[in-house]
Amino acid sequence: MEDSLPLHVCHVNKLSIFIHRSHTLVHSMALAFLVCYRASFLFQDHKIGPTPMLLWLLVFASELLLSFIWLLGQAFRWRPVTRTVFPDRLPEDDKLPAIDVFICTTDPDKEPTVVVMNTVLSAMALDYPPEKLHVYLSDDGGSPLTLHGMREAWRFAWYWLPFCRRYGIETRCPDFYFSALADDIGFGSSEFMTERQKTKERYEMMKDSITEARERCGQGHSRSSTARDHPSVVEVIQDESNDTVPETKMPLLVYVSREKRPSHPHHFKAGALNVLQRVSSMISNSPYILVLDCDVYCNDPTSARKAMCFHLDSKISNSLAFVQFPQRFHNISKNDIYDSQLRSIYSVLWEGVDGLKGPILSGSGFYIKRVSLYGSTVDEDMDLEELKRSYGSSNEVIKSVRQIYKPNVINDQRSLQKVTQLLAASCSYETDTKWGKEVGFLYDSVSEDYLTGFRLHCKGWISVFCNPSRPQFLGNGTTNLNDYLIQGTRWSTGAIDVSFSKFCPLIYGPPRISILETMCYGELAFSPLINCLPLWCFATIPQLCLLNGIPLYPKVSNSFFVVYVFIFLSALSKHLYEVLLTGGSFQTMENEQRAWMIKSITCYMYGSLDAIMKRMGMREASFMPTNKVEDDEQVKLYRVGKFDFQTSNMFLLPMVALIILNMAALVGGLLRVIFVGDWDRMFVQVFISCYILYINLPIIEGMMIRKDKGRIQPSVTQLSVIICIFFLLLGSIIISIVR
Ligand SMILES: O=c1ccn([C@@H]2O[C@H](COP(=O)(O)OP(=O)(O)O[C@H]3O[C@H](CO)[C@@H](O)[C@H](O)[C@H]3O)[C@@H](O)[C@H]2O)c(=O)[nH]1
Ligand SMILES: [Mn+2]
Repeated sequence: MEDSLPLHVCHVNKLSIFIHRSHTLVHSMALAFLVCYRASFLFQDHKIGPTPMLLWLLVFASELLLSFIWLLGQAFRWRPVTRTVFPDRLPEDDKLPAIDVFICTTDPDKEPTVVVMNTVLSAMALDYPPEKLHVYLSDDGGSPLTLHGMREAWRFAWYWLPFCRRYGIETRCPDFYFSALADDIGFGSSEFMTERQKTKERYEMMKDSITEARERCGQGHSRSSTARDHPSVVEVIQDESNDTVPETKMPLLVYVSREKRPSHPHHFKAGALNVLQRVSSMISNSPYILVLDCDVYCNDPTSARKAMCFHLDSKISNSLAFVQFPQRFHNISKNDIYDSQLRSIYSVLWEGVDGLKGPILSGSGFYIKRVSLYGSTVDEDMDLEELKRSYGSSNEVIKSVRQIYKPNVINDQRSLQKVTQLLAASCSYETDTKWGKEVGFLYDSVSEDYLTGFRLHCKGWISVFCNPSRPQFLGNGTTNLNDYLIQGTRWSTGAIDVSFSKFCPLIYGPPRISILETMCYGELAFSPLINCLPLWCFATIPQLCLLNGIPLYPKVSNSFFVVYVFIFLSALSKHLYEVLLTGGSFQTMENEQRAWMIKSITCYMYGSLDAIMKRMGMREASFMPTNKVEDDEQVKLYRVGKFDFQTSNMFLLPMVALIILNMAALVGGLLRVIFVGDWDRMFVQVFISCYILYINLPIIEGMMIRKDKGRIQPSVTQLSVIICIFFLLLGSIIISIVR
């Protein structure tokens, strides 16, 4: 009777639904009171001149914007679900569908070859029939180092894969297994111990060979011109020198470096994934694809089978596009100061959308159905010319699209290389086709994942979120402020790219997806811009007004004061509730509030500006890959929970200047209140500065107390003081003239 048992079950969490919805209701009533208070104020006769009135309106607009984005975010809390899978109930191995694994790398300096090869090895060692597993690595750097690494990895896999299978090793990323951090080192028989030792030595040999090659080539590869200008190379990795048959069958391993020319836009990761899609369609053409970033290794070999529990469920498989696993990171410290783990996204939001149409595509760690990327339905007797207009001129590509799922193995290496290199991986193949517009991963945003997932959902596809307690994939989180802010800026650019395109979720969404799904996509798309404007206002206007004796909020004795207190406490306690429920602490909440403030002031602003300038044709699209090399000193600072302020002034100046402004406002404001005695009118403004300073104590510490390398340089502080004085003088002069 095993056939009738479900492969997975979905639990709807009634209690948390009740708590979320009640909170949404109560909190929105409080917000409605706030709007009433502000609106009624407009119709009364007040003696605040035109400029203070303008400032007052800005504060009101900020309150409205934040309320709006909060409201959109409530859709994520509407119907959270969790899922359990039963891989034991899957059909026999010979009935499982084939899988292609796509791994992307681009820069051997920022993405060390050893790290990339560990990802490759962990994917090859997935617990799946090896003849149904094909691993493709895209190397956008076109680096001989990476190709050399692939050959070394292949040689090591001969020993690594049988070792993992025979002893049931769970951690199949060799580096983590041998670093003794893994929990399944095992202390078995002496035979096991000798095998382990031998395998470890072979792993060290692989590493040494890669390091030596690196030393021979020297640093600076990514800056060399070949990274941006090179022909295509497609190579099925084989070991000619070795004519013994390996103990277990090995998955296919293919190295792909697409052609890149400065004259052709290459569309970053999305472009690389589309090339892989075409090349793989000529070789294995598997119905399912697992996409991984080069640093995201498979931490659990059973993820493929878990994903198949959904893809092979006939009740949903027809409409299911992808199974998304959360992005988790192996280098997160207990006190994660930058919120690098993205707790809210992967522990709260994605479970929330999973109860609607499914999670948003998250770049890495998802099993996607190949046909969902075709853009539209294709059948065998479609017009050839029409197909060529969509998929390009290659007959081989068209054949694979038509013969959905049928592997298309071109047996002889030479003709394979010719076809793939000349066509599928060439930089001009996509010209005048629908690649990147309708077909494959889409190019209109640097957050290709978000945009591609959105289009899939709009076309009626669904997705599911699979979040088992053991992380299935582990990547490298950003553990220093500089990388964190650069990444945050790119994500903001990507989000704003979409909001200002014809795919703006709030407009493109409603006829195609439900209002709740629209709200989720809208929240993500607009949150950079909508958080940035109010947070800049709240960090400057109440402070300027406090110093000039202009009240912006109700008096403590006014009954509307209670509304403000309520909104503040209600927002904080809801945040705390979500943090505690997902394993965080009080400190986690403070870290997230600080991260939110810092990002709104910097990343969100620069990202929005970048996207707007791109739209106006003043800038070109760019994708700065995140650094994956760990710097010992920076890691040390992160581990002890200290900010590392070694980043550009572009990021530091706004942060530091606003902190100084708030310090000035607090001191000046307190003195005023003491001498003038109007604490009743000014209380809220004094409190705002207090709160900002309290949350951002680490910045104050970096400015005034720390002496180490990661502190804020005095020159930055001095420059910020000047900016701040200038702002206060200018503001006060304008206020006093117009008053
Ligand atoms: O021109 C490029 C640029 C990047 N990449 C690869 O893309 C992946 C992601 O880049 P990374 O620098 O790690 O960016 P992150 O910000 O860490 O990545 C997140 O955000 C990206 C979108 O901004 C998504 O594509 C990723 O999947 C998601 O993990 C890496 O494997 C890169 O090698 C390329 O292949 N070609
Ligand atoms: Mn990454």
